[in-house]
Amino acid sequence: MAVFKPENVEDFYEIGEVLGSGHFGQVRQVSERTSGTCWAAKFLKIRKTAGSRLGVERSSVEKEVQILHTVQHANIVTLKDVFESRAEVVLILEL
Ligand SMILES: Nc1ncnc2c1ncn2[C@@H]1O[C@H](COP(=O)(O)OP(=O)(O)OP(=O)(O)O)[C@@H](O)[C@H]1O
Repeated sequence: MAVFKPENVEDFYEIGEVLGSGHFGQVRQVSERTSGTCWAAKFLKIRKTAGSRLGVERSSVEKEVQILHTVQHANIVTLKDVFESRAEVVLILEL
């Protein structure tokens, strides 16, 4: 199981342009501060209360993370890192 890091993603990555939008948030290009390497960061708003229609269930994010962590295939993006704050989860993905 991948670790959901409690640190602030912006301490490690410089947030850049918007690459696209999904159902639960934006995907932005980010640059790793230590290396300058570019990645895609998927920002997912987490549902706060059961029954709310806003955001995604944390369990669904866990499932996506687990699948990305397990599957290694040329056609599936690599998951590098996962950050978590109170309101959102950020997946750092291969660009
Ligand atoms: N790894 C990536 N590299 C570059 N662009 C990406 C990457 N992942 C997503 N995108 C861009 O962001 C958009 C939204 O992606 P996202 O996965 O959030 O949407 P989705 O496929 O609709 O998923 P969901 O149903 O979970 O919202 C994509 O259509 C694409 O343009």
